[in-house]
Amino acid sequence: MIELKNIDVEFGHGGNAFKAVNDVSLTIQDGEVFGIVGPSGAGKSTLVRVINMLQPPTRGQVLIDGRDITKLNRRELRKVRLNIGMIFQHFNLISGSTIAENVAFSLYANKYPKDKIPGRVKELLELVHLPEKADAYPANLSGGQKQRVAIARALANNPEILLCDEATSALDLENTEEIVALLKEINQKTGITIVFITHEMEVAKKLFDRIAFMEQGKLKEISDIYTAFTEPKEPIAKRLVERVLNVTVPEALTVKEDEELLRLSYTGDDSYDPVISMASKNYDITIDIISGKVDYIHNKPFGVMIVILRGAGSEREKALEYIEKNVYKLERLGGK
Ligand SMILES: Nc1ncnc2c1ncn2[C@@H]1O[C@H](COP(=O)(O)OP(=O)(O)OP(=O)(O)O)[C@@H](O)[C@H]1O
Repeated sequence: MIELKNIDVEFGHGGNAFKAVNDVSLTIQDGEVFGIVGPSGAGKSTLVRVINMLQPPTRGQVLIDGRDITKLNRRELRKVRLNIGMIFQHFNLISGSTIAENVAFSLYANKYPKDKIPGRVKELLELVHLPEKADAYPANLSGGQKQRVAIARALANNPEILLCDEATSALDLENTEEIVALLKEINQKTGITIVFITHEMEVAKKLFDRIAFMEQGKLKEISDIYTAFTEPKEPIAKRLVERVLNVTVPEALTVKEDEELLRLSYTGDDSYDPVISMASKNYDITIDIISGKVDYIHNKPFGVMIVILRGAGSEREKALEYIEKNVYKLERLGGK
């Protein structure tokens, strides 16, 4: 378990001092895929680097399995770091070494028994589905393949925690999906705890179990990934989620007499309920769908729809009541 308690990271001095991380406390359970999202400069990289003390905090405690690692000497910290692998946006492979040598490097560096190194490298390259590239050089690999090598290298010493700093941000869509699928597979197979920071909400949606939203050094909201997408609370969470759902009201749209603009959210199996057609059938109203999207998180559907409800006074109110009862959330965006 990873526990961050009241973490501050301050850069600069005197009048130039500012807190890149400001009083952040959170707990990450063993085996979780925990993500941190937020805009550029929010403090995500700084915070994730605190977990392995690459960035010592100015204040606060970092507990790994109950042990405060901010108090350790260099030798003790080195041992703790063996248990925490890390991958980065730009892979950081050694260009003059083969793929096998790149992976073997962290085994040599940590005094892995020499005769067992070739076997362990083979095992690691199999884990990331790249055994055939053992003798290739980084320059001959795609971005996704390079990141897979970096993952193999990070896992060489069997860490219980993997930190991923914008690990898919330099990759195209296809390679991103490949890395997301691989990390999920490794998490399920080995039970490793993954802490992943990104500004890509599509990655968050597919990969994370829980998500933390950060802005200007502060932790703003934390929840399971399904709740974050269906019920974002803080403005930063709403903004980032909205961007993925991409369900907006066209600017040119005007609401006329006897009309009301609604935003309907669905969750779980409700997404399939013919609420709208039932409402039009049961009441003297019509409903036009302006935009809508059904999406899935870990195979559970959720959806958002913008509609115009048209009808006179009391029928419209009755239909509204019916819809509200049968959807997850109804927001009235304006009406006459
Ligand atoms: N070593 C440092 N010295 C001074 N300021 C720093 C240092 N590292 C980060 N910062 C500043 O701290 C703030 C947070 O940076 P950080 O890289 O953690 O944000 P981020 O959320 O990861 O953003 P990005 O996605 O752009 O990397 C930024 O304003 C950055 O310029």
